[in-house]
Amino acid sequence: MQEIAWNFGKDVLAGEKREYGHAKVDVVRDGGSRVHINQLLQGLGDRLEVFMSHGDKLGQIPGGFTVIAATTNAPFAGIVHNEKPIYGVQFHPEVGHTPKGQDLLRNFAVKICRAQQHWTMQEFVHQEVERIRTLVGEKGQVIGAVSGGVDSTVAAKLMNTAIGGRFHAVMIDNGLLRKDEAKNVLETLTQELGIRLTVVDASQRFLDDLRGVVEPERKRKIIGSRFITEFQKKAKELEVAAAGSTKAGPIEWLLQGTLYPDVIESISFKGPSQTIKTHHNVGGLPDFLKLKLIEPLRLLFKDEVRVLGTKLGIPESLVWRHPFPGPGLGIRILGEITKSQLEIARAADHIFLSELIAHGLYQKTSQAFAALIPTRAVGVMGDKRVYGQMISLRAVTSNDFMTASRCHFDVENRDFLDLVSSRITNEIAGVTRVLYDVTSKPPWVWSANLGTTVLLT
Ligand SMILES: Nc1ncnc2c1ncn2[C@@H]1O[C@H](COP(=O)(O)OP(=O)(O)OP(=O)(O)O)[C@@H](O)[C@H]1O
Repeated sequence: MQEIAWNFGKDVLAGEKREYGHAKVDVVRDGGSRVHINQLLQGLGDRLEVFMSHGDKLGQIPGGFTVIAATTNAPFAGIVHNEKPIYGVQFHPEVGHTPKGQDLLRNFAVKICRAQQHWTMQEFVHQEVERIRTLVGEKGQVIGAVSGGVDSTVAAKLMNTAIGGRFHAVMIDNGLLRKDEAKNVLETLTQELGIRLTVVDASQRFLDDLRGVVEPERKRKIIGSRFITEFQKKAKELEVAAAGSTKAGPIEWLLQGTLYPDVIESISFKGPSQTIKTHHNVGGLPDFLKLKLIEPLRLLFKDEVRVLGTKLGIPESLVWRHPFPGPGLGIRILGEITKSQLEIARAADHIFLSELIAHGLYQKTSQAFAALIPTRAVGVMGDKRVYGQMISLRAVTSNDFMTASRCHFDVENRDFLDLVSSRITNEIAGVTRVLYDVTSKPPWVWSANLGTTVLLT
């Protein structure tokens, strides 16, 4: 809406106060008699629950436009051009916190833009497989980094369906993975999904690089650059091995599980008060490797990737896995990462996740993890006072992975957190306190780095 207003008169003001959170929008129906005016909000009722997240705002309505929605704080929550089908809304119809947002978008796409609704997942699979085969050709080979997470696994399976053994998946065991992660991923991908996967055990090299590092951004950078080094080394080895084959050509392509939100995030917008920043997932790899990119999931959202995964025969447990960021436990340990700290964080994470599964709460949760806080706090063990470290648990729900609310275990399952806390303090030596993070809205949400990993890790 701001972009439209800017084009029609430049009256967009840098906001002094952000408007963030739930709001109720009144639909203004006397906006005019022209047919298209009410089409956007048709059938949505007189009052809409919406999610607002903005700082800048319109100074006044641009000439030739009419207001179609307003709140007490925002008199211009929705506008339409008087002659042309040009609409703008100030709230976010694309997030789960706007319950009728999908209906609004459907009105726009189907009624106003007259889009045909003939897209099916089956057809998508068929087209993508064909597209990959044509791109890669009869001998071309593809390499891809696979974490065992939903995105890279679904992309890998699609690639495997298209070109079989000419796709090489590589997983880097950085020593920061969850309990038994590398072993489980290797088993599922090779035995159940028939994907050619190599696991590189680089855990000691990651730990060596991270020695003495406490600053989280530095940890991320070190982990990222070691990841590139390891992947590059493996890619070279595979390339040399491939060179001897007569059935296959050189490795020229790199598979990436980029999703649509990543694509959105990689575009920069400049508003009056700030630039909404860019962000990209596996930034760096393509440049280093000089390979051409294939991104078969770039038009899909997370929920669609899950449907696709199920269609391709990927087990439910994998399709519904919570996202787990690349730097893994490395960014879940505050302070220096050592073998003993890793053991504590991994054990706490394992207890929390297995109890979520055992209580049927895993699928009701979008992401959950335990973080290790190395501050010493007093606790009681048996009849002794002891000083130990703290574990902080976090669990959130999110449909769209753009907004998140913390899980209210206290209401739904009163004993659950008690149980997890007592297991952690009893079973993990050196931990005396368990905290639950009740923050719903991470303060960095507004920075518009609204992606899966950035928001929720
Ligand atoms: N340990 C790993 N080994 C190999 N590749 C990895 C590893 N960790 C991350 N990657 C690669 O980096 C990409 C981005 O990782 P990120 O942690 O941001 O996960 P994501 O975007 O949620 O994807 P996924 O669901 O596949 O984990 C992954 O899709 C994968 O290609």
